[in-house]
Amino acid sequence: MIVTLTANPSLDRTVELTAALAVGEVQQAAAAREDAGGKGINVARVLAAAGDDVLAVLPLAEGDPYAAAAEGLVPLVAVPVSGRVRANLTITDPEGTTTKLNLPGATLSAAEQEALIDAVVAACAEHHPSWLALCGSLPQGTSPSFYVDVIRAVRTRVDAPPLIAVDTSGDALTETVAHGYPDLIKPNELELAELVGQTLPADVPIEQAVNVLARDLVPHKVGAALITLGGDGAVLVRDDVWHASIPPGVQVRSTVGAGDSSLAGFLHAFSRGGSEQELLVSAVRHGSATASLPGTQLATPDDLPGGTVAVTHLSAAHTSQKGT
Ligand SMILES: Nc1ncnc2c1ncn2[C@@H]1O[C@H](COP(=O)(O)OP(=O)(O)OP(=O)(O)O)[C@@H](O)[C@H]1O
Ligand SMILES: O=P(O)(O)OC[C@@]1(O)O[C@H](CO)[C@@H](O)[C@@H]1O
Repeated sequence: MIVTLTANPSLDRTVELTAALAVGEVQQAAAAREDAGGKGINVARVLAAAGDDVLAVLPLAEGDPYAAAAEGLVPLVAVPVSGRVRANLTITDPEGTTTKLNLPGATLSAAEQEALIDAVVAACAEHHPSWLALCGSLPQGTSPSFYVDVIRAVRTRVDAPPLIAVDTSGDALTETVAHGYPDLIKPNELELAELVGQTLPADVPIEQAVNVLARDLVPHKVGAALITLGGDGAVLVRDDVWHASIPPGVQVRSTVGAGDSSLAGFLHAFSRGGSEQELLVSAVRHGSATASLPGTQLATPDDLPGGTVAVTHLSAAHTSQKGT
C-alpha cells in the first residue's frame, strides 16, 4: 500500500491548440479535456494502474464538482473543508510545448489543516503503507512547514511509520528538507537549484550539474533524490548516482503529470524490490509515457515506451566532495 497526500488538488482543464500559442491573439482550439488532478492524485492513479494498492488523501468540500471528476479513479479519503478545489489551465500545442497556469487554491483553516494531518496519520496507522507521498503545492492558509508537521505527526504517532517521499517546491521544499528529513525528494533541476541556493553549472552536462548540486543533500538532509530533467531524463542520487536518458521515439503531447508519473514509477519499482537502476528506469519510462499523452492523462502499463533506457553510473553519492 502507498498513501498519497494532495494538499492542494486541482481540476485540470487542458486546451489543445493546432498551432503554437499566440499571446494576445484569438485562436481556435482543437480539443479540450478536464481531469481530476493534483500531484498526489496523479501519483496514486499511475500506481493503481500499475497494480499497486493506493489510498489518496485530499481536502474536498461537500458538493465540489471535483468529486464527480475523481469518482472511481482511486480510493480516496476526502477530508471535508469549506473551500472549493481550484481549476488549473494547461495549453498544449503540436510541438509538445506545455503552458500551465496554476491558481493558488482554496484556503484551509487551522482546524481543516489539523483534520488533514489526522486523516494522513489514520490512513498510515490503519494501512501500514510502505511509502507516504506528500505531493504538490500547499493551499493558502498553511505555513511552508506544513509538510514538516505532517512528517512529524506520522513519525511520532504511527507505529512502524512509512518511508516519506516529498514532491513540492519553493519554501515548502526548503522547509521540508531543513526540518523533515524526507526519505526521497523529487525536484526538477530548477527546483533543486532553488533548494540548494546555487545556479546550475553551465559548463557540464545537465546530469553532472545536478549531481554536483545534490551532493550536499544526500544523505545529510534527505535519504535520496530523484531529479527529473524533462527531455534529458532523470538522475537518482542514493547510494550511487545514476543518470537515465529518455527512451527513443517518445512524441511529447503534454508534460502535465510527467513528474508525478516519474515518482510513481520509482515507488512502483521500489515496492517490487528494484535495484537503483531499476527504480530510475521505471521512473523515466513512466514519466515519458505520460509526456506522450494529452492533458493530465496518465501512464498505464500499456503506454510505457518499448525502447531501451540508457543508464550511466555517475559516481558514488556518499564519497561527495569531502576534502576537495
Ligand atoms: N520532452 C520530453 N520527452 C520525453 N520525456 C519527457 C519529456 N519531458 C518530460 N519527460 C519525462 O517525464 C519526466 C519528468 O519530467 P519533468 O522533469 O519535466 O517533471 P516535472 O518538472 O516534475 O513536471 P511536472 O511537475 O509538470 O509533472 C522526465 O524524467 C521524462 O521521463
Ligand atoms: O500547484 P502544484 O500543486 O505544484 O501543481 C498542481 C499541478 O500542476 O500538478 C499536477 C501535475 O504535476 C497537475 O495535476 C496540477 O494542476
